[in-house]
Amino acid sequence: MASLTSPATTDGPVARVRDHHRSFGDTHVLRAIDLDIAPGEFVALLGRSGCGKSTLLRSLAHLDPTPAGEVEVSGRTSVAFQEPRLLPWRRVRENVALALLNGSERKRRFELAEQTLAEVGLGDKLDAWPLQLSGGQAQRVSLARALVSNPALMLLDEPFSALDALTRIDMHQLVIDLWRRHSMAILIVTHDVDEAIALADRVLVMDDGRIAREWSIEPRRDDRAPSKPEIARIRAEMLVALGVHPTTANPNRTPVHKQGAA
Ligand SMILES: Nc1ncnc2c1ncn2[C@@H]1O[C@H](COP(=O)(O)OP(=O)(O)OP(=O)(O)O)[C@@H](O)[C@H]1O
Repeated sequence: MASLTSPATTDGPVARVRDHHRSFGDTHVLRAIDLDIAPGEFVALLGRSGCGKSTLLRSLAHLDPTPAGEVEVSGRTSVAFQEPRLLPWRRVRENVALALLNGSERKRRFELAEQTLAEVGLGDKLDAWPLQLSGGQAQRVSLARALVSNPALMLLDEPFSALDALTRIDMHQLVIDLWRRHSMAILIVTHDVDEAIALADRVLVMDDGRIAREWSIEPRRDDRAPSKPEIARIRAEMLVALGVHPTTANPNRTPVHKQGAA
């Protein structure tokens, strides 16, 4: 059984998962997951298609009505998905403000939405309709909607995999900037080893419904990136854990699903 513990903090973990199982009929998708996420930690969840990543993310987002085991999240969570899922009949400002429907009064909701949209670089798109946005801009709105409620844990389910490579680099920088500014914990689900290494403090590899291995990518916060040989070693280990032979992998990009299919 995987037993993964984040560095101890005085506040305790923002998410605490113990012996978490999930089956769909006879298919066991999650098997005895143990996981702690510390406040402000950036965790990446990597794994082959179908290994249970999104199922675990849904449990953390309280989107699964029947989780088995303990899944505790302290504080607010928010989710952004691969597709921005914006309401096409609402303007950008309103799409973001809707995330606050149960909170503050209308004027305040709109102020917060505008402020957050400015933070993600869309201060000039407040009155745009979703269909007038590029894919990258729509995903920025989705990030703003996830951020506006000031979550303790932001869950990102392959948020950049449909974007072109250059837009994805911009989005990586944006997410790192937002994370530094707001200090929330983030869990990102990705197929991409390099994306996981570029973003996360800690990378978990899932296999067959279990957390099979984890790596710390540190230090991160003060821009002292790990040395190149260290990154190369970690990357090679991750590819092996994912069943991809490192010498067959493109050293610059490794979407796991494509490598697996090769
Ligand atoms: N609501 C559901 N009903 C039945 N089976 C489901 C349901 N949700 C997920 N599954 C199954 O659980 C398994 C894991 O799905 P999940 O979406 O968690 O995988 P994943 O690792 O996120 O995959 P991908 O990377 O392709 O998104 C798959 O076999 C999927 O078909």
